[in-house]
Amino acid sequence: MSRHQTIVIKIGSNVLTQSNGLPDLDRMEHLVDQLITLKKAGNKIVLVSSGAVAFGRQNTAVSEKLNPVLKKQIWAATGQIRLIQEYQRLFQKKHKQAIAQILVTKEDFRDRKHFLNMKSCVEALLQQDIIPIVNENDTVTITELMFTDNDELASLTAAMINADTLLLLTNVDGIFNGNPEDANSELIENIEASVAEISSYISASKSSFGRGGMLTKFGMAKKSADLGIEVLIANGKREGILIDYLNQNLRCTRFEPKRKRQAAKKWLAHGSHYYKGEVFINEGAKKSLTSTVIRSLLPVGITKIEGEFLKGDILLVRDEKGNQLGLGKAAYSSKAAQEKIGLKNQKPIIHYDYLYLFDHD
Ligand SMILES: Nc1ncnc2c1ncn2[C@@H]1O[C@H](COP(=O)(O)OP(=O)(O)O)[C@@H](O)[C@H]1O
Ligand SMILES: N[C@@H](CCC(=O)OP(=O)(O)O)C(=O)O
Repeated sequence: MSRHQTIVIKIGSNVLTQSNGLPDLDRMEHLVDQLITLKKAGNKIVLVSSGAVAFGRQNTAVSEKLNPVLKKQIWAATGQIRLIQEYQRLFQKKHKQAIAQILVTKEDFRDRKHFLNMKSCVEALLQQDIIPIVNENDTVTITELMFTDNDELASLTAAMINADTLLLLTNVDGIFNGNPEDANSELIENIEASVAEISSYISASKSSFGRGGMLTKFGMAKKSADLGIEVLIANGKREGILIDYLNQNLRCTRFEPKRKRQAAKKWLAHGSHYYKGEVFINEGAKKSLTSTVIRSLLPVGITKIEGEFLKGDILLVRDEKGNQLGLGKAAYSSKAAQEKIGLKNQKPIIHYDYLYLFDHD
């Protein structure tokens, strides 16, 4: 059955590797065959694929004594070629389906210009019937520059392209109400939009080659569902998993989506780690922003500005006590903003269309 959706599908490291850590090429081929069926049914697909480090580890021997971060960078740099070559062989040679490689960093989602360039490129690829295959640019992003894992990258990508569905393929059927290995644990099939936390069920353990674990998967899935994207966590190691999805017969954990948000607000909603400056506002401005009337943030309500930012950067809005109220896009730089603090009759520093309030939006 055709669903004609835009779907971001994330394939975790563990789906593409065998238990000994070597790439699982049969699994990859099986998934590619199904992705082709999904696409032929009229869906637009963006793939977020892990696996660079795993493919690199298999083929590139490095000195045991080498710094572990450098080791990973080398494996990612060498492995990404193999990963994409394998996709190229399967998509292009076997199915005549064109693919494109997109390597990104966290910084690309922070900077509005990079973000918009990336967004228009992915949209153009989809329009040209090319499947974009996204991964983190692991060689330049280490430690604090990294995405938590590719679930975060997939979630940001889904928000960026206004996807209908985010499908996170991992090595378990979804989120269980206990250890998934325990026979008494049951799969949680539906997570309602009103649920804020279920993390008590989730242990910190992660699959052997994964990075973030189920806890970050839950956090990212919840965030995407709050933005109006349907999120499904399913087992990429199961035969015919994407065909089950197509037939609406998928065993998974489904996150109920809330109403869809404006594209700019989706970008902002993911900005809590990416803001460049902080704006403190007085009680009057707080009341005005959190009222039911649509309002922009004017300099007259600002009491203090911290950090250096340029027009277009993300700002964190706080009340006078320091409580976080929301995120917005700066309409001018910190230098210009400092000069306008408390002044009347000035252009908004954050326009309503670019303001995302934590409790209200
Ligand atoms: N309550 C839970 N339900 C399901 N999986 C869980 C739970 N708690 C912890 N996990 C672990 O989370 C792992 C999946 O997350 P992760 O290792 O990040 O996978 P991936 O590499 O696919 O992103 C599972 O293999 C499982 O070991
Ligand atoms: N960029 C890395 C993937 C890291 C990662 O987060 O993997 P995963 O645990 O599958 O979400 C790679 O390609 O090996």
